[in-house]
Amino acid sequence: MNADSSFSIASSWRDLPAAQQPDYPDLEALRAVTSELEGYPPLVFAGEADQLRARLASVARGEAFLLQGGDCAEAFDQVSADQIRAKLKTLLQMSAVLTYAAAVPVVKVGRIAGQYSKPRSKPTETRDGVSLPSYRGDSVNGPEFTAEARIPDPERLRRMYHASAATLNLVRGFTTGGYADLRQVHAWNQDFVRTSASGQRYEALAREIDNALNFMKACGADPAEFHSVEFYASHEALLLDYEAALTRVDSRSGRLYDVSGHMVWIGERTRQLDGAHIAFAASISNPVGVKIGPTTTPEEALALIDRLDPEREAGRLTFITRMGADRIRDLLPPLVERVTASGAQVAWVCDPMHGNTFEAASGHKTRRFDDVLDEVKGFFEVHKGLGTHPGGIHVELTGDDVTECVGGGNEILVDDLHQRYETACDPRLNRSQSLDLAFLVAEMYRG
Ligand SMILES: O=C[C@H](O)[C@H](O)COP(=O)(O)O
Ligand SMILES: C=C(OP(=O)(O)O)C(=O)O
Repeated sequence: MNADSSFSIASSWRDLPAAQQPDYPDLEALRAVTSELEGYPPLVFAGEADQLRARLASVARGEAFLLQGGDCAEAFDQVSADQIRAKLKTLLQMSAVLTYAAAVPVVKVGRIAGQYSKPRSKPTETRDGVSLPSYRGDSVNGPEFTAEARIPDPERLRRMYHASAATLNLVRGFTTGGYADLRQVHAWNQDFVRTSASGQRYEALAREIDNALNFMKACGADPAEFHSVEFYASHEALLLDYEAALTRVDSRSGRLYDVSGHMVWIGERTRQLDGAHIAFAASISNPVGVKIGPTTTPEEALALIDRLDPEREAGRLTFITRMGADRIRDLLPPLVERVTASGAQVAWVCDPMHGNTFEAASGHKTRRFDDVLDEVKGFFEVHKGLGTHPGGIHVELTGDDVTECVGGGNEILVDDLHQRYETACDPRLNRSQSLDLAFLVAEMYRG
């Protein structure tokens, strides 16, 4: 494929309806920003995206497990070393639990370094009789409830690029520069062990890992894989002007890659088969995910495969299911059966968050840890019943001790929600709940 034909494929989505796009008041300003972004350096390299695709192929074949997690919505004022380290530490701890306790290679992918855009159920938000445009993520407008903050501002796309670059830079430093060395398995837990039951449970597991490492070292084995981790960045490809501005022709292959992240996914609200988002995803060669919710029919799932993975290559397409705890056992089997019968090799991943949100009496959006767990259980049961592979989990989490989801080992009650409710959009598991989940998932996987 030459650069011209790549360009026309990359632009083919422009004639199609694109859901959930900001209503920019100044299109000239938008064009000025996107044409600058087109000249900016890539945030990731196409070769790295290919490497992730190979890892996800192992997930699709049943040889590895995907741990994908991070903020619901990253925020510009949270791009700090402490915040980034806390998220990474939580994911590394979860991954250590899963790798050791479930004895499975874990592919680690953050909802990070680009997760700044949010699809919303309603275009407006009303408080005390005043209606304003909804907050759509820091890449679009501000969360403050003022008319000015809620105006979509294309300058924010530039800020998203820089915030993603700064985050990714530190993530790369942490994951390859010694912080993620398996010998640090205790250090990741130091601030946590005394205050939480899951921290103590983790500490016991870290001791076992340490013993195993000492034994291997004594035997002369100290592989490079123990000293750094492969970690990838992903986000929802929601704002097509931004994603397109960061889409480039790979000089090695002539193919198009969205270089804003290693993997991107298309959300439940934008996955229309005749819509712009699916056309955009079809044009790039990154591994892509599609969120599929309770209304998805087997025919739609097969059509998505035809559009996004016509060559039937394992690793290209991940279906991230988000059915809700009470429905997954009924809704998932026909999808998995039909897709499997078609010969497609998609990776099946469970998002146990988005089908289980409700509003507490206090007005906080929340999720019950037990529902999250039950959806993951249902996911494992369905795959076990069908002899297919439960490929991973996709979770909204943070490294901070927030009080956004109820339940978990350190029981958070509905009345506690106000204490540290800090999410910019949807409720996240805190560190203790995330570790609890990792232990329970490891048990299910082993089982
Ligand atoms: O994170 C996902 C969505 O953006 C979010 O669930 C939408 O929430 P809303 O229903 O409050 O708009
Ligand atoms: C919006 C999201 O999810 P969904 O598309 O599944 O609602 C999300 O994961 O941020």
